[in-house]
Formats: sequence, structure tokens, C-alpha cells
Amino acid sequence: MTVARVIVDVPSRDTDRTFDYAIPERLREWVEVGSRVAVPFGPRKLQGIVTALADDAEVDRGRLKPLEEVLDAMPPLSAELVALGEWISRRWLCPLTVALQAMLPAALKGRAEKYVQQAAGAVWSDAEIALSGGLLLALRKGKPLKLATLLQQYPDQGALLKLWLREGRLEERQRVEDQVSVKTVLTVFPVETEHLLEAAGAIPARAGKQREVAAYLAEHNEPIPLAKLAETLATTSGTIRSLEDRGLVEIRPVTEDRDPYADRDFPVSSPMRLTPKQETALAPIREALDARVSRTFLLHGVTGSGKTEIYLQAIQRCLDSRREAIVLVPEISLTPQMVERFKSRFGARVAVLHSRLSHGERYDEWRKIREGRAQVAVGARSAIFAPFASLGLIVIDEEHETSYKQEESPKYHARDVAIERAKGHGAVVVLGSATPALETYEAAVYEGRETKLGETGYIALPERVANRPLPRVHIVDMREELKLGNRAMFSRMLADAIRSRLEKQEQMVLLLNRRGYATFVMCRSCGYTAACPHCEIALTYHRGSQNLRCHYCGYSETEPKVCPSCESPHIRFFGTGTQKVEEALAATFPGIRVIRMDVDTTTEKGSHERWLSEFRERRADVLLGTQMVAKGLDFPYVTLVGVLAADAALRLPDFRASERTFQLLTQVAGRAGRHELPGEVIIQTYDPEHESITFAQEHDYLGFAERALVLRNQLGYPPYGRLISVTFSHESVPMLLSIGQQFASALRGKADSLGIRRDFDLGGAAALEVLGPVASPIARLKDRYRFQCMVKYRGDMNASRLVSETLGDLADAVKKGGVQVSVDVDPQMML
Ligand SMILES: Nc1ncnc2c1ncn2[C@@H]1O[C@H](COP(=O)(O)OP(=O)(O)OP(=O)(O)O)[C@@H](O)[C@H]1O
Ligand SMILES: [Zn+2]
Ligand SMILES: [Zn+2]
Repeated sequence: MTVARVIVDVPSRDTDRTFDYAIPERLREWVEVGSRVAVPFGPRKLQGIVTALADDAEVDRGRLKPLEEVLDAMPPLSAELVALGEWISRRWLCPLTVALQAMLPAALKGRAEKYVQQAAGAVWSDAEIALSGGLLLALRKGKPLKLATLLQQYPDQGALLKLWLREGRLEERQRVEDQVSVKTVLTVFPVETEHLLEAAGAIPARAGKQREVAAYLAEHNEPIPLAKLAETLATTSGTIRSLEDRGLVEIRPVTEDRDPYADRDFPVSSPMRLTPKQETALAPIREALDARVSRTFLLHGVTGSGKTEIYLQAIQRCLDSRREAIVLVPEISLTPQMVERFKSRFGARVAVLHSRLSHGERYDEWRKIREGRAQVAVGARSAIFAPFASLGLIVIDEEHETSYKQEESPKYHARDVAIERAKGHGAVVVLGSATPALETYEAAVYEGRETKLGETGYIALPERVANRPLPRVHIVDMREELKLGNRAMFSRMLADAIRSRLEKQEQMVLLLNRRGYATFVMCRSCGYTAACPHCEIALTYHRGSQNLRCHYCGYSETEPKVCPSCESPHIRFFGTGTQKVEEALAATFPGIRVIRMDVDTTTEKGSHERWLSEFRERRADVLLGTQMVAKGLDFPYVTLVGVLAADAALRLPDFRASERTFQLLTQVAGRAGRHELPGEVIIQTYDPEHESITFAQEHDYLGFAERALVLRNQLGYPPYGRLISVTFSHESVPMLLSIGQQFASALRGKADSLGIRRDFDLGGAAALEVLGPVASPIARLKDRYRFQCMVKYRGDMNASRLVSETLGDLADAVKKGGVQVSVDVDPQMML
């Protein structure tokens, strides 16, 4: 192959195609699909990724420019990942380079020079040294040498270099200008150990310290870090370097993997004996693993039903067949207990990838995977791109979590990527949750129906391990409290419950759902909130114009002064922060020990872990926080969970608001009474009849899902219809309106010409509707106004392509006007 097709790393419409380059002779050995390369591009030098190799160029051969460099000895992406990137760019309408770059660890994105050096303890035969034509001699001086230089100076040794790199006798390093990547430790290697003692004797007496060091090395006869040796023998590195001059030792940098969990001991755990229910749940997963067929399962197990043990045993099965596994967890720093459980079971075979690691740490973990030293990757969303070669299993824990959707481009959803990736590997996907996303549930339960997820098997675990009961859930009507003159944050019931826990020295979790405040109007006397008559979503308050608006269709009404439902004047903004609650707790319950966990107290690295272990050691009575306290935590002494205002999330201008609220309440309720002590949950609300709340009270997911799906179907929302949101932003509103209207009418025209109907009301026929343009829920961001169009469609059509073509037709106008466009296919957050 003499031609490389390259996607350059410039994310624009014009460069979103491959460019051909000639592969110079000296690089033939090195260029593969997935290689990162440097190429000339006009007057510039750009980085790019090779997406295909060919013998023929698409343009005149003579005019092909040559590739300049291969940036890594081991291509960071495989052909499989490149193909996955192509799929992502089509599926979520983003430039291919954006999809490919998302798969690389950050450390590989800078302009980094690659270096090659000998691995610690590598040995070479004389024949190999001779064969290498000076290459090994150069490397044996110990210093890492630039890959690019080596390729230039030893053009005939390319194959050997590559072989030794893959064998691990040579190692690839990189120095990133502004960040350390691989950490190295200067290490002293004794040479000619048989003669070392003898040689030590020959060192002149005035260099007594050198003699001592040599004698020590002769005795221990193993590599030792320079600093440690100097410290042990109370000498200086200068003294040791003198031994190097005498040829008795070599001093070389040796990579040290920065294991972020290095200072932690994980007790070894062995597989538990599964309960019969767990056994039944694991069986179909095991069967699919053994058959090596790609299959997706929804593991729907209530909180505390032992899903994690099933994951662990499925992974074991996968590893036994010499394949690898990926485990996705929502936000890993929130779930340190999860990581512990995987580390305890699989030890060093686990690589952990998450956003709180430094670039260097992340790169080390990534290399463990790339080089086959780890077989299990545990991480947040982007761990779905872990560069494994033969995947057997992908587990997505808490699959309903919103963090699996990336909110910036590429706006992929890890669940969809997992299913696509698994197809290529014949791998099994297990989606686990106590409160599955309605889309997933619908796909799994109405079996046989092809959905966008493909066919999904349904596995239910409706009971907790050891028949521990689910906690009792009480609902407190805050309107009643107001009537009785209690204006405090805590209802009488919750206050009593807190007091009794303090007496019994048990612990509690208090959740304040803060998102969505400030933007909605609610009546504190009757719980009334305004919703759009067309879209069934909460209206959003706009301070400037003092009106209430729908962010889907643009409907608006003026702000009410008294409640339209009960005429109470107690209609007002609603809002309080965790800090205020903390103060109120201290004032109401003197001496109470509170740990507050929210974005303000957890920005520091490792702070989550610290707070949580403090709480586990019972050095606090209350864990108070936002959504983050709801997830995955398992504390034996928590017997009370309080939700201070269940309503807030219901008022987000999002058709998933009630689903999210139900999920949150069910999850947080699941934190109570997971062990011997029984648990109790108290939910405070102004809307006690709301289905999200009543079904959560009964722990009735199926009931909730059935009701919610009926509504979704009526309104054409997912999973029965699909959405694409297109957001335009600009400094000027008239410009936005004009572009937005052009887009909407052009898209409607396209749909009409294809005979696609526009109304959703009639049966299940294919339909496409364009709502808007209307101001986005976040109407202004960084001095730019934002307007959005919502494309809602149903049935068999390639709506993404219609949108992309329509935007293509408008490209000139958009560019000339300086309008920014962003497209979100299957959006998860409507903000
Ligand atoms: N087979 C078993 N025998 C005994 N104990 C078990 C078994 N399986 C799980 N457990 C225990 O039951 C508890 C709940 O299990 P686990 O945390 O796996 O549940 P889960 O379904 O993942 O919960 P959640 O969704 O709430 O995080 C844990 O303390 C776990 O150690
Ligand atoms: Zn009212
Ligand atoms: Zn509306």
C-alpha cells in the first residue's frame, strides 16, 4: 500500500473528508489504519488519522504530497475504532475527526514527540545487536531517542524496531510539552554482575563510597531506583554516576505506571454464591457469552438486588474465555465503592479511566489496555472507547443516567455506541438499572419489535438480596404544613425522624434537588404550576418580559399574580441551596454533624472519596447533598433518607422531567436500609398526587413506565417518536429568527416533497414536525442569543440526513452571517 487516506484534525465542513498522501518508503512499515500522522496541508503542517490505505490515489499520483511523520509507533486507534468513529459521525452528525479525537486520551492530542527507549531488564543477543546496525548501541546509552530521528537514521531497521516495540523490549514514550505523560524513575542497573565484586575491589581506596555502592550492588544484584540507592547508602547520585563512568552500572529512566490507586489496599474478594434469582438472571448472559453472539440485555433489578455481583461473575466468565470487558459507571468519582469492588475481584487486571485522573495518569491506564496488560476497563462514558482488541462484554451500570450522553460534540450516547461496538466483536451488552430509561425498557419488554437498540433481552430481579424489604416511603404534603403555619424547611414528620436518628446514633441522607429552581413558578398553597397546553412541559419564567414560555413550541402567557387554580397569593419563586439547609439543620438540631456534598464542596480532587469515607466511619450524622448523594452508595447505618423538595425536577422544561424525578426518588430511596437495619424514606412535596411521586412511593417501576409510555405515545415523544434539536446562536436576534425560519421552512419543504406527513395525530404513519424557532431554555450564553428548532419525527426515514442536507443548503448564509449551529440528535437535556 502506497497511499494513505487521512482525516486531518480540523473540525470543519470543508475538511470533513479524507485527503490522500503518498507513503514514503521509510514509513511503509509504520503506517496503518488508525495511525496518527503529520501531513503538509497547504502551507501548514497538520495532524491527522489514517482511515484507509490504498494502492491508487484519487488524484493524479504525481501531485500527491508525502506523509511527513508517523507520530506513534503503536497506532492509537485500530481499524475497528476508526470504523466506529465513522458510524458515530453519521449517527450524531459531527465531523469524523471530532469522533476520532474523542477516542484518544488527552495526552495524545497535544503536539507530542514520541521517543523510544529500552525496556527495563530487556536483553539482547550479540546477533541482534549486530543486526540492528547501530540502532541498539544508540539506545543502550539509556537515553530515550526520538522516534522520528530513528526512522530517519536507521531506515533499514524499521521492521526490527517495530518487532521489538511489540515484544515490549523497546518502549514508546512521549513527552508532551505542557504535561508530563509517562512518569519515569532513574534506575541503576548493575552491569557484568559476575565481575562486579572483583571490580569493586579495584576501585581506589580514596573512592571508598563508590566501592561500597559497587559491593552493595554485587550483593543485591538487581536494578534499584537511583534515589533509593543513594538514600539507602547515604551517598549522592554523583557518586553513583561515577560508577557509570567506570562502566559498572547503567543508569536509565524506567517507566513507572502511576497507579492512582497505588496507595490503597483492596481486600481480595472471591465470587459470592449466587442466590437462585441471581443464578437465573446470569444464565442467559452466560449463555450468550459462551456462544459469542452479540446480544443486549436489560438487567432490571431493584436497588440492592445484587446486580453488581452478576456483573462481576459475567466478567469472570468473559475473562475465562480470554476476552476483555468494559464496565461503564455514571460518574466514577461518585461511585468509589464500585471501583473498589472491581479492583478487589480482578486486581491489577483492572484499568480505571475517569475524568479526575490527570492526563498522565489516564494515559498510563489507557496504555495498560492498549498493550494488553489490563483486561477490564472501568470508567465513565468515554471508557467505551477502551482500545481492546477482543471484547466479550460491555456492562453499563445505572444505564438510565444522563451522564452517558456527551453534551458537546460528538454528542454520542455511550449506550448506543456500546451496542454498535459489541456487534463487531460478537460481544454481550448488559444494561443494568433499578430504573431503566423508558426507551430501554420499552425496547426490552415489547420483544421482537425492532427498535433503535435492536433486540434487547429482559431480565428482572424484583427483590432485594436475602429478602431484605424495600424501605417504607412516606409522602409529606407541604401545602398542609403551610396551612398549619409551619414555614420551615423540615416538615414535622421529617424533623421527628431526624431527631430519633440522632438519639439512636443512626445515619441519614438528605437530598435537595436543586436543579430547575428559579425558572418556574409554583403555588405553595395548592402546588399549581403552569404547563404548556400543547407540549405538556413546564413553562419557564422569563424575568425580562415577565412572562411564562414553552421552550418547545413558543407558546407564552403572562406571569400570574395570584394562583389561577386557588387564587392564593403564595405563588412565587422557589429556591434554596444546600448551604441554607445546612444552616437550618445546625439551628434546628444543635450539635448535628453534617457533611455537605455539592459542586462547591467537591471540586477538589479526591474530595468525594474523603467525604464518603468520613461518613462511612460515622464521623457525621447527615450526608446532605444534591443529586450526587443518590447514586450507588451503600452504607449500613443509613436508616433514613429525606427528600426536601421532590418537585423541583418535575418543573424542568423537559419531557423527561417526570421520568427523571421518578428515577431520582427511587434511587435515593434505595440508599436506605440496605443491610440489617430497616430503612425509612420521607419525601416532601407540594404535589403529592403526581405520578412520579406516588409510583416511587410504591416502588412501582412497571406501573410508572406503563403510564408514562402511554403519554409519550400520545405526544410522539421517544421512544415512539424521535427528536433532533438544532440550535442557532448569534449576537443579533433578527438574524437568528431569519436563519431559524429559513431552516424550518426548508426542512418542511423537503419533508413535503418526500410525501412525509406533518401531523402526528393520525395513527402510526411516518410524520415529521418542525417546532420553532423559539428562544432556547438558556436563551443567552456568552453574549450570544440562542434559538432552537426541534425536529420531531416518527417512522422509517433518515431524518438526520434531511437535517444535514437542509443545513448544507443554508451553509453559505450561515457562514456569511456568522451564525453558529449545533445539532443534537436524540437530545437528552433540553437546555
Ligand atoms: N449472592 C449474594 N449473597 C450474599 N450477599 C449478596 C449476594 N449478592 C449481593 N449481595 C450483597 O447485597 C448487597 C446489594 O448488592 P449490590 O450492591 O450488588 O446490589 P445492586 O443491585 O448493584 O444495588 P444498587 O443498584 O442499589 O447499587 C451488597 O451488600 C452485596 O454485597
Ligand atoms: Zn394555588
Ligand atoms: Zn409548547
